[in-house]
Amino acid sequence: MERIERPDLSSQDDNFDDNAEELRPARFDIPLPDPLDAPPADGRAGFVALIGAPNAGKSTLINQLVGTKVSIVTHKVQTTRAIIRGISMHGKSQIVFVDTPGIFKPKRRLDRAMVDTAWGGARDADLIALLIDARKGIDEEVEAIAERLSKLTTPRVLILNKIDLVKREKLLDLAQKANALLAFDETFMLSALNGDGAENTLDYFARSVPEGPWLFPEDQPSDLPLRVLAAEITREKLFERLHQELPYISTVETERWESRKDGSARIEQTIYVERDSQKSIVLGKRGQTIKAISQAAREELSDIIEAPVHLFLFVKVRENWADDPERYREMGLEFPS
Ligand SMILES: Nc1nc2c(ncn2[C@@H]2O[C@H](COP(=O)(O)OP(=O)(O)OP(=O)(O)O)[C@@H](O)[C@H]2O)c(=O)[nH]1
Repeated sequence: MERIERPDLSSQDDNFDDNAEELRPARFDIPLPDPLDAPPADGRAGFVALIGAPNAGKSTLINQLVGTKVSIVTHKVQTTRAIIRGISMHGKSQIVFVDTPGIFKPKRRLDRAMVDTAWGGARDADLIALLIDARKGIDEEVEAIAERLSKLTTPRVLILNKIDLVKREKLLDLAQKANALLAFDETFMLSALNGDGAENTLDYFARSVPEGPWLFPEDQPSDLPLRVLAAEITREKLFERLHQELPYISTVETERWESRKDGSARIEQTIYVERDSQKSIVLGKRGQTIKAISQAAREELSDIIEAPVHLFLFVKVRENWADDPERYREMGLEFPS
């Protein structure tokens, strides 16, 4: 099996070296997870799986409930590849969210892996929340999800999202129709974007997760390793700039993350594409495109870790990466049979 080549830092001919001289002075240390605090005797903790059609707003809702950016959000569908958890502390409860890739009809192997991962996350959770885009309502995709959900015994609630875009009568009608399709323990209506209704939903999750010790340190917004989050951020910037030319065919991996004594982080990432022509698109004329991607990703990462970041981006062609089992493991997905 092909191993990941380490980027060759001595030759920068077709790679972009983010300008190390531009460093800001070190002010902070890289935050490390604190040791697990003793939870209260009557604490609660559990997993809530958000499931729904692509673009229903799962990532936006997790970010709203957790209050920190943990899952990438773009206007494009199917951007969430790995299961990403956000953790919300609410009263004495710790709620761990599983952000599942949008459920859709799988064609390629990668698509099948995403769907399998989504359902695996749902089955293992303490509670499943089905998110429906209230503006779109119930379509074939939602019906297919409901059908599959009906076979699981996990408790489930319905969340109608994007209420900022829909009239109240339509919402009530939709709630009724959805519950006729499949009975839910509760129905919530909210706007993941502006937070309206989110607090009620969070209260319910907090009451519903099982009694027991907390699963993660109290102040850790995500158990997602920083290097995966870093790769997601770069992929988001890539999508923002190149979604016309490179719809879904690139992946980003963080190859190295080095915390330096001065508090800064040196991060090396590789953007994998499937063809040489795509590599030229990512690099852009005289490296302009990758430079812009790198700068945007570096700024966001630096904000998140509250420390200067030196980001080195490399672009590599790897044909058929979407059929390589190793890539799946790195994305936290099962390789489908
Ligand atoms: N107006 C409005 N837009 C929303 C709301 N929630 C999400 N959106 C938008 O809907 C789009 C999709 O949101 P995401 O959170 O990426 O959706 P997702 O379900 O995680 O999508 P996948 O990753 O494809 O599964 C984005 O453009 C969001 O800004 C909402 O409550 N109101």
